[in-house]
Amino acid sequence: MILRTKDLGWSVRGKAIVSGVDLAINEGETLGLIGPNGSGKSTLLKLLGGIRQPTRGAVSLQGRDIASMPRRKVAQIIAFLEQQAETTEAITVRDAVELGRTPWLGPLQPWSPEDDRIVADALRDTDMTGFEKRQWATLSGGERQRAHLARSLAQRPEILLLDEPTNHLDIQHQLSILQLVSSLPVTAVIALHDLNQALSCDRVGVMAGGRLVALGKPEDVLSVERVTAVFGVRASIITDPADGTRLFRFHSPS
Ligand SMILES: Nc1ncnc2c1ncn2[C@@H]1O[C@H](COP(=O)(O)OP(=O)(O)OP(=O)(O)O)[C@@H](O)[C@H]1O
Repeated sequence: MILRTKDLGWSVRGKAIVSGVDLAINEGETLGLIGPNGSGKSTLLKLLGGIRQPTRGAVSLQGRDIASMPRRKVAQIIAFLEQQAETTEAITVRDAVELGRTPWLGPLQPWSPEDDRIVADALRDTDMTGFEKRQWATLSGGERQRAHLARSLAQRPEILLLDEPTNHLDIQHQLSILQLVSSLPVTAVIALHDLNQALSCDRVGVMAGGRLVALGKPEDVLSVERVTAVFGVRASIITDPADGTRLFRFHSPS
């Protein structure tokens, strides 16, 4: 188990935002996290990444309590792509992506040609080659999202925590980014709003009211009844005649 939580919870001013989460994440899997706005997906990801300290329970990373590990060590294992992550400084795309190498650099490990290669690969994989010299402030929302992902990839993590990574992306880049993540030799936990994208994950966790209310294979977890119960919409499942893939269609509650 690469990442595991036990009775994990986080409260603020006496209000439980995340509670009772028991989660064991397998090495190499892509786990989708779905749930309505405010159900605790981002908070859970922050707890998993050690960015937020639990008020109850613990997160263990490769068998060690993440809270006891040096940040640099955690950053060599986990890259976290935050929702609405912003960079206000006047930096270029190349500078921003190079920051991903920070956990690996030090007095005895100066920048090397290998770091250049890793940064170039990350830019290529996110379709950002050619943007290196652009100022961050001049990028569109989707280009920023891809550059943030390039920085996460440049970190060469074993675990990617991605909070709505396809936000702002056009459909072609949504598909290519998700395909890229599932093809990488990494463990990924991805908060998603698109249930059809969640269907292609190895497993899906459903958050509601700060609790993990279901966890399992997408076809088992994402039933019409559960989608209705959790999201308050009517749903039907249709089959794509092109390849037999199951797809959700949604209707307003009548
Ligand atoms: N620091 C905080 N203080 C008070 N409330 C907070 C704090 N952080 C998060 N919350 C609340 O906790 C709840 C869960 O937030 P979180 O961002 O984890 O939800 P989410 O499932 O990621 O939502 P979304 O789909 O809208 O991104 C929300 O109601 C949010 O307002």
